[in-house]
Amino acid sequence: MPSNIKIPSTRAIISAAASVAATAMLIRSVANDIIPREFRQFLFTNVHRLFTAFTNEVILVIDEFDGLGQNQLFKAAEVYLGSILSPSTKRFRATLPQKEKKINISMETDEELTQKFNGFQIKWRMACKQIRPRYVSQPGGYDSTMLSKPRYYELIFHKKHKDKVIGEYLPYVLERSKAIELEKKTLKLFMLGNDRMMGHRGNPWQSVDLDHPATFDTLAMDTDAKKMVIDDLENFVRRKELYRKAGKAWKRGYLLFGPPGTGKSSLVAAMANYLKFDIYDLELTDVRTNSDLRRHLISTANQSILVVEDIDCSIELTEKRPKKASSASMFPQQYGQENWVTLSGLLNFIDGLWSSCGEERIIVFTTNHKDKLDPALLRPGRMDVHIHMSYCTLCGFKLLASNYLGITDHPLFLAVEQLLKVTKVTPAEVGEQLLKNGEPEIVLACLIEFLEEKKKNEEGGNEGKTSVIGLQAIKELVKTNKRQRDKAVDEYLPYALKRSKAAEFERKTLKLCISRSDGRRGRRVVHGNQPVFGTH
Ligand SMILES: Nc1ncnc2c1ncn2[C@@H]1O[C@H](COP(=O)(O)OP(=O)(O)OP(=O)(O)O)[C@@H](O)[C@H]1O
Ligand SMILES: [Mg+2]
Repeated sequence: MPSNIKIPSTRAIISAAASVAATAMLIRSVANDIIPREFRQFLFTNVHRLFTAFTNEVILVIDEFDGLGQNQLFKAAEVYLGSILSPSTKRFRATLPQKEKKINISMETDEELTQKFNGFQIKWRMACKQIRPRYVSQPGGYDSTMLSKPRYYELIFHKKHKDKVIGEYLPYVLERSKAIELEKKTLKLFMLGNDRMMGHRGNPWQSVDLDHPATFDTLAMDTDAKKMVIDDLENFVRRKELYRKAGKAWKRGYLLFGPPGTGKSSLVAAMANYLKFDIYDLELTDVRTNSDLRRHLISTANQSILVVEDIDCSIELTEKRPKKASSASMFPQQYGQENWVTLSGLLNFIDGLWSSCGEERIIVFTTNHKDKLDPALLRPGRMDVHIHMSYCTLCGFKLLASNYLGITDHPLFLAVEQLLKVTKVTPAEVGEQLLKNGEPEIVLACLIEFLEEKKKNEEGGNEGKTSVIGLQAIKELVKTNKRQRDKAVDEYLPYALKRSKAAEFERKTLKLCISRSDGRRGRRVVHGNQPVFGTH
């Protein structure tokens, strides 16, 4: 480098930059004072136009408000962009709307986000419109209520992609935002409030957040039946046009029947969680007259599930209520017999007016006794799908074991399987057993004991405990060192199970002895003839 060229020092560069900035600010403030605002706006717009004339970029502006109402596209963009903010985004906006649980994240003013869509690039920029406060003759001078700044998004892309952005990209944003909103939706469980509380805008329904953990993944039921229900629900929500074309109201009825504790209510919750539909739990004994019932049903919302639990107990299944009911205070004389809620009255209304004044309605009736139901309910076309919730099967047990114990296989499953074939046990009972504390071996052993007890009670016999695999034995097994235990579980248990079955048949005591050794300490510990399997 020639020695006569002098490199300016960092200090000199900083001081030069500072003086340029100060001069620029001075010019700007002088220009602001001298040049009228309208002229400045005119200058800015024209200079901007001059620059944009040389670029191929176009800008689509999406305002926050469309007249007085909110612009749906702005809302959709806000939701969508909140889900794809890139790590380079420096400022976010976070809000937690009232009654919601999830925090909303969105883009902050002056932030930018670039995205690729179908091979072309799109840039989003969030900006605020500057609105001058209105001058009013009051202390302070300016009306602060005018200071709110409407926001808008700028969508910047190459002009050759204009049609694609409008025809493909924006519909995609709308669709995605809908899905995201649905995902975030807090489900509600509505119940009829009592009369005194009906004042709230005349709506008889009161709601609480529905936070039921049941999903199709946690529900123990026959795999084919579960798949059928899921497919049916998906078909239903997808077929709006078909229903319209066929002249049918867009509703679907499910009748869930089975013994208590087999998962009927859990299935309703799983359906609601799957579709993100609110639940209206209609307790028919709370409804006095048909006109009340109509009023209540009409005030339910679309995309909801109307549930009537234990339909055989909550309503008279015949046209007329028995004399006993007419004297009950719930049905005073002034209502007249024709006004009482009857099953056919309910069905007629559900089939008729109510379902045609709403969309995407699901109606679920549950019962423990399908045989007691009025034929009117079972008539084809009334309840579209009948689902039998049965006692626990091996498939159901495996799902529960996987959910509760985190295991998908175990030698003790064999014993459970054998007992499930000959015992009527509900998934609720199995779940209760699996909730017990302890190693899987112990929990499964408890379950086996429970099933054996149940089987014996069903058979009517009660003499002596003849456990296939004793709880005590399994506990001892778990206490042994890990290597020994694994060996016992993998090798001896299947063998012992087979043997114990034969032994039970012969009513012969079977014993298996395990000698324990602790290799690491080099000491051999021998337990004298420890009873592991057999009758006790
Ligand atoms: N099929 C199942 N899968 C998983 N868990 C179940 C199942 N059935 C019952 N349970 C468990 O048992 C509890 C009670 O079940 P649920 O209330 O759904 O039974 P139900 O059939 O509606 O009974 P009821 O006829 O008495 O109303 C649930 O909270 C759940 O934990
Ligand atoms: Mg129930």
